[in-house]
Amino acid sequence: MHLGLIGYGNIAATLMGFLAAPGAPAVTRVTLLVRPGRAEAARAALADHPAETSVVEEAAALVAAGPDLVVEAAGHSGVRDFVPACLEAGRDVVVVSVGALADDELHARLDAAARAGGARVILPAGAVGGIDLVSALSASGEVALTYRGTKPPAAWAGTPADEMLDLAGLCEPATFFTGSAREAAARFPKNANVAATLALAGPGLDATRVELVADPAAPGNLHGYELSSPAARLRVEIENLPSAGNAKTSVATIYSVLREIRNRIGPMVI
Ligand SMILES: NC(=O)C1=CN([C@@H]2O[C@H](COP(=O)(O)OP(=O)(O)OC[C@H]3O[C@@H](n4cnc5c(N)ncnc54)[C@H](O)[C@@H]3O)[C@@H](O)[C@H]2O)C=CC1
Ligand SMILES: O=C([O-])CC(=O)C(=O)O
Repeated sequence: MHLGLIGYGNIAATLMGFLAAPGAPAVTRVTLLVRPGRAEAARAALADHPAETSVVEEAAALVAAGPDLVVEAAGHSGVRDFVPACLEAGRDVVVVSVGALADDELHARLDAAARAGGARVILPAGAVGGIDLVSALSASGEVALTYRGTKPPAAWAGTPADEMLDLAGLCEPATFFTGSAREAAARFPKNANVAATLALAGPGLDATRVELVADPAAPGNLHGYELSSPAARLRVEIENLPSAGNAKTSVATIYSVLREIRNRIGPMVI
C-alpha cells in the first residue's frame, strides 16, 4: 500500500515506527505532507525507514503522488487545509482529528468533497472503544449518551482548563467543563476528539453530554460513557496509556489508525 500521511507529530511518528516493525501491514511507500519549512527534519527522521518515503509541503503534491489511503494526524487545521483536496481527488481519508467535524461548515465541505471525488471520510474509533455498538444503536430509536473524559492535570496544560484551575497545585479531581460535545470539541480541540467521535456515532454533537475532569490521581487518560437506547444499555470505562510524545493523546489512538490501515490491506476486516 502507498500511504499518505498529513502531519508529522506524535501520532504520525509513532505510526511510522509501528509500520517499520516485523509483522506490520504491508505499507511499501509513504508520502508525508508537512507544514512549510518542516520537510528537511521529517526527511532526516525517516531516512532509515524500510518503506520508500517522500516528504511534500502541499496538498497538490500529496494528491499527485497517488496514495491508496491518506491518514490525517495534524489537528483541526490539518483537516481544514488538506483533507478536502484529497477527497476531491478520490482519496479516502482517515480523519483522526474527528472534533474538526463539530464545525458544521467544514463538515459540509468534507461531505461535498467526498461526494465529488467518490471518496470516503473514515472516522476511526481513536482512543475510545465500543463505537461499533454506539453507531449501530443510533438506528434503534432515541439514544442518550453521557461521556466523561478524565486526564492527569499535565494533559490539560495549554487548554482553557489552565485558566480555570491551578493545574500544578491540584490535590483532588476537578470538573472544569460540562456541556455539549460540540462545545467541547471547539474549546478542547486536542482533548475532545473522543467526545466528538461518540457524538457523531451516537445522538449527535448537541445532544451528547460531556464532562471534562483534571485528576491528579488519574492513572492515565480515562474515557467513560453511558448510553441508553431502546435496544441496549451500555456502560464503558477505558483506562488509556498516554503517548510518550503527547500526554493528551492515548497510545490506543495510534493502534486504532494502524487497524484502519490493516483493514484496508488484509482479506478480512475486523
Ligand atoms: N480521534 C481520537 O481519539 C484522537 C484524535 N487526536 C487528534 O490527533 C491530532 C494529532 O495528535 P498528535 O500527533 O498526538 O499531536 P501532535 O501535536 O504531536 O502532532 C500534530 C502535528 O501536526 C502538525 N500540524 C499542525 N497543523 C498542521 C497543518 N495545518 N498541516 C500539517 N501539519 C500540521 C504539527 O506541527 C504537529 O507536528 C490531535 O491534534 C488531535 O486532534 C488525538 C488523540 C485522539
Ligand atoms: O479525545 C482526544 O482528543 C484525545 C484523547 O482524549 C485521548 O487520546 O485519550
